[in-house]
Amino acid sequence: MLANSAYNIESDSTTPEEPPFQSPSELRSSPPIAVAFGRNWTLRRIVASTFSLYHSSCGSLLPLPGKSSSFSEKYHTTPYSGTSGFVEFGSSKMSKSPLPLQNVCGSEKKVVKKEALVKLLRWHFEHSDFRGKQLEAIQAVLSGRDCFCLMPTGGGKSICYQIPALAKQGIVLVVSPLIALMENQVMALKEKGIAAEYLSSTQTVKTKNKIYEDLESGKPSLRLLYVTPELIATSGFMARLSKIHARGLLNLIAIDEAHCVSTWGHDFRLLLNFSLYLMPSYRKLSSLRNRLPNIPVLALTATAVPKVQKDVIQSLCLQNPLVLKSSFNRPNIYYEVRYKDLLDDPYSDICNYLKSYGNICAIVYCLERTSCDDLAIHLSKNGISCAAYHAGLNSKLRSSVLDNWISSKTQVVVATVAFGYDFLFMFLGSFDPTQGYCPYVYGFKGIDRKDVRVVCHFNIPKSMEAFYQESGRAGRDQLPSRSLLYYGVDDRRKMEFILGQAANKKLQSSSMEEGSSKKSLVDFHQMIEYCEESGCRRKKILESFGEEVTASLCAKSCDACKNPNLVSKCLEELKSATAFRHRKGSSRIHITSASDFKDAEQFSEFWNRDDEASGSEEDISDSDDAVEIAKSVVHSSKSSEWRVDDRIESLQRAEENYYRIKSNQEKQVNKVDKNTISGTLRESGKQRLLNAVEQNQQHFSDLQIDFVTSAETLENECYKKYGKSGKSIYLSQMASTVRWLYTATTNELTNRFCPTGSMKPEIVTPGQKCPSPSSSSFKPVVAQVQEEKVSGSIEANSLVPKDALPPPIVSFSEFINKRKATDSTSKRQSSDGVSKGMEKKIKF
Ligand SMILES: Nc1ncnc2c1ncn2[C@@H]1O[C@H](COP(=O)(O)OP(=O)(O)OP(=O)(O)O)[C@@H](O)[C@H]1O
Ligand SMILES: [Mg+2]
Repeated sequence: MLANSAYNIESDSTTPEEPPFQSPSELRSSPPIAVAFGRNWTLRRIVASTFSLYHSSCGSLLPLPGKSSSFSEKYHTTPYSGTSGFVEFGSSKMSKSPLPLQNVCGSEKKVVKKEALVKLLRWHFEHSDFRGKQLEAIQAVLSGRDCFCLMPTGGGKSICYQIPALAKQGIVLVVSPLIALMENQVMALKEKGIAAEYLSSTQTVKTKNKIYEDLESGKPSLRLLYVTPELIATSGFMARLSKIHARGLLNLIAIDEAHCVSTWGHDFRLLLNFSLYLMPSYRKLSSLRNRLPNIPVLALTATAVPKVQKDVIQSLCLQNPLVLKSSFNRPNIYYEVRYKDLLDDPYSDICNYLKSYGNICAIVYCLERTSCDDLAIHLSKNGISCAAYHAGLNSKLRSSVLDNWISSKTQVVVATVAFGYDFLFMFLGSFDPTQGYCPYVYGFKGIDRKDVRVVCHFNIPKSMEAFYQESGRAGRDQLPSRSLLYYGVDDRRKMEFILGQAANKKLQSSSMEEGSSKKSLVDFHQMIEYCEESGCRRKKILESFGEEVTASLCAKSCDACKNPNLVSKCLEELKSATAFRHRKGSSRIHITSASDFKDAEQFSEFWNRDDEASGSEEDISDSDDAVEIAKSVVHSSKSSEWRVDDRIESLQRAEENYYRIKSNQEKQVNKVDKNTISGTLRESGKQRLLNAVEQNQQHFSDLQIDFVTSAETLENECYKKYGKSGKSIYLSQMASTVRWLYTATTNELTNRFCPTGSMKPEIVTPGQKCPSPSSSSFKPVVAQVQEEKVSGSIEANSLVPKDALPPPIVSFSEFINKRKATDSTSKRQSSDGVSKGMEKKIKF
């Protein structure tokens, strides 16, 4: 098979003497003799077989372990470094030839034939054929042309630069915004025997030096080098890159997640300020074109907004690029919406839903950490192998939850939207503009589990793009999968509130246009339409990306196409249920205008970012045994095997231990530094409460509260009660107080700040100041409430209105006992046949 006849993979007449490409099966049956590439391959073949150093594999030279690499250095054939003959950067060893083809392309500016590229794809990636526009993109860049490639998430963008790296001599530089993504890809490539590396501060100096040595050697072995945009922006790295370019070794520049270049693209997939940090470095990538002329640039993104496309092409100075756009349709995903307001119990519903599919792999997204924890406990209690995952856990726990999930030990992860982008937050937290690297993400294993069968949104996502991205994690193996969204009117209001505040904040803190700040609300509206309007869900998704499609495309693979009557009926019922609730005024979310508020993060996963930076993470990791027990109970990979009662008991025991240990003087001395609540922390807490109080004044505009004193009193109460328990609990209590302030109804606020009942303070007339919580008339009520709580008679005391209770963070035991009491009451009520009002169970 070593015909020295024409090596005519792509009609390249300039390399007639090169050996033909061999398929893996051909290779496996090939005799173990050396095959060499290059113009003097015959000579090398002779030398190689003389020294018996190589055996054939995929038409390339594969050095045998333990043999000298001097041959390759001498003849520039397989430029591996390292004594084993294998590239050994980091810890991964390569097992397969990284150089199956040398210059498939041969002369520049010619289109490489499909067959040669398919062979590379099959050999290295074991995919039978190219998907969508992959081939066109690869052919374009191999012929030296710039290319803008828009492919949906999971569409296979990486192949578009990985195959060129294998088809042509030289290095492909991949710019990627996240170390975790780079690390993930590099690891996967190494496993396939492809020489890839990333440069990051997370690596040892030795590893970095080895990479640089390789790059500066006569013939680098690296095929793909992943870097962050920040590194490119440094003069040192740019100088190295220019040298590589000058030596003709740079093959292609691939800009992954290229929407980050655009000021319009920064909202996509990336949360809050993420790309505001990255944007400057991404925008500097425009200089690449001038600094590294005549190298094709491949921009890859899944953002379909036309403005972003234009901006990316302009910013990167792409010249006459081939613009490729793939459809965003994910035919293997079935889309469905369920309406929380029409369900008896959404928790049971999701539980039954997941169970009905057996032991499947799933992701459930929630908006808040507390919902994640609650839902994870509920699912575990019902025998689903499940764990919560959110930024409130320390990195050790997060990575163990991820590990368990990736290795199928846990089937369901209940996560905040941070899942998958969680490292973004850590990234932000530790962002060092001079380095652009984040040490925290080191060790992250990636979340590319292909067999996710269900992605469930337990709260409405913030935009169609976010929804598409998150639901797109289902069925990356192309097998039938499902997206289920639970829509609730309260969730909608909450999200409107969050986005309104975020828009306000952005507007205040930057010179952004008003239009841009309102964009998020407009985007969210698309999501509402997806849920609240009849008609094909798939069509709505695709149209939001500017695709024109007919409803027949869906082929009944969404609930609205499959059961149109049922969906219409639900929507009607939803309307009347909402109107009914509106009339009764039972909604707890009172938002008149989202733009009236500040501090959007208060409700969401973005909540507590400042707190984390100020130390809750370290609190958790420095926690004592009791807290460890509590954590391991909540997040145990064996969670499904625990009976919930056992779990609760363990948690209660852990809490008791915690307080017992706390009362131990010696322990307190040991812990004093770690748990000290600093004056600054308390001041920022007061400020936070003050903001919340002020923002809520419209709900009790008749009452004039002394806001500052009220905020101080609330903080004092919290500090007094929880200060000794450490920062985590104090912060959590403060967070809950703020949340309570934001969500409290007018009645609740009035009762809280101007309590009537036992105290019957002075009648507050408009214009007259209500007694502040610190005034003498207020204090007794608080004291009384505390006393009642201790004696367990809160509920029974008719003199103290229920709404006048302090914010609902209590000790774990109190919480559990209270909940048990509520549960048994509601069970009694339901068995008494209490009317369920407008609520009705919907079966799909
Ligand atoms: N031609 C192909 N045939 C089959 N599977 C493929 C093909 N190309 C890529 N894949 C697989 O598709 C999955 C997604 O690929 P990849 O991560 O490159 O997608 P992406 O477009 O970069 O997605 P994202 O937008 O999430 O980054 C991977 O598991 C990959 O192995
Ligand atoms: Mg990708």
